[in-house]
Amino acid sequence: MLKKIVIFGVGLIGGSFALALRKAGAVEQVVGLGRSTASLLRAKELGIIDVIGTSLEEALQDADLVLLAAPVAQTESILAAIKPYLQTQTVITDAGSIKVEVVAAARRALGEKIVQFVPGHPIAGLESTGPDAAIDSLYVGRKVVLTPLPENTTEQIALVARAWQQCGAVIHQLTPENHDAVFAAVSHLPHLLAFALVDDIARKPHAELLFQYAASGFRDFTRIAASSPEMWRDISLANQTAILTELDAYIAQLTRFRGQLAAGDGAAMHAMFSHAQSARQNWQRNIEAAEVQPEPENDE
Ligand SMILES: NC(=O)C1=CN([C@@H]2O[C@H](COP(=O)(O)OP(=O)(O)OC[C@H]3O[C@@H](n4cnc5c(N)ncnc54)[C@H](O)[C@@H]3O)[C@@H](O)[C@H]2O)C=CC1
Ligand SMILES: O=C(O)C(=O)Cc1ccc(O)cc1
Repeated sequence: MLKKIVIFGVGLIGGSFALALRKAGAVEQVVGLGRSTASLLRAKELGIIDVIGTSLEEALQDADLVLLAAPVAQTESILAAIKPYLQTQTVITDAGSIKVEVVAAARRALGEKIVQFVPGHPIAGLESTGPDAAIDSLYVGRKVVLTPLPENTTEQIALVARAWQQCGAVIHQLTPENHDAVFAAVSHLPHLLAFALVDDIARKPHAELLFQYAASGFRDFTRIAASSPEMWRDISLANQTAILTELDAYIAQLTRFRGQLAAGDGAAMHAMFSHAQSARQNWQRNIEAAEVQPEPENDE
């Protein structure tokens, strides 16, 4: 049982964490802090947080766990601000989609208190943002990747792991470097491609006509282009090197495909489509299906 958790950034991710812990009866008090008063008031109205933190000292007093769930570029300034008030029993974690730069920012901000920071990343989300998007079932059956630091104690790592497990999540561990390389390929690149495609279409002179006829393939491919621009700007800049590697590989793939199409090489195109089709089917059958959970009761 956590007596007090403090959440910086009570949006989709921070709000869902609070709701899930509440549902599990795993937390007594949730304090929320953020950039937007309107959003914090809404989080309180929705029963996500008990208290809107006004003083950092008061908010951090007797806190068991702090979750950073703001866009990743905010990490250093939030941690620098809380450092003077951080008591030794408090463990800090984060939900940022990148880890190498988050860890570097945490080291700069926290100095010797870095021992108290256990980095994490829930592999669950949506394209919608803010407290209204938060749901208590977001993490059920989903993975949370922890990238613990050599300085962390077993107890600190266990406290963070337990909190996510109480939200229904399954804990995995990676190094920050492996984490960022993996997610550049399977999360960051797809989001950036979706943004780029929708932006390209929306700038065409006949965009209105195109959108008029866009159907489910367009919807499936581009859903994530409705995600937060600030969040994705921060992720792109913070994971620049790994994303550039994946982007270059994808550009080479598109160039190869362009050559096949221009040459009318149906056999080469069919081979590539078949390879992709079976990889997608295998992923869905063997990996994704294992995570699928019953619909939450409160979903219409
Ligand atoms: N959206 C998604 O699907 C996922 C997001 N993440 C990560 O979770 C974090 C939060 O994302 P979301 O909840 O989706 O975004 P969100 O936009 O729903 O919530 C972020 C909240 O942070 C607040 N905020 C901004 N600057 C702040 C600051 N300096 N101090 C305190 N609060 C601040 C905003 O006002 C907002 O309420 C990001 O770091 C993102 O990389 C991780 C997994 C999935
Ligand atoms: O909306 C989706 O399908 C996502 O893929 C959400 C998501 C976005 C960012 C992450 O770091 C993890 C998950």
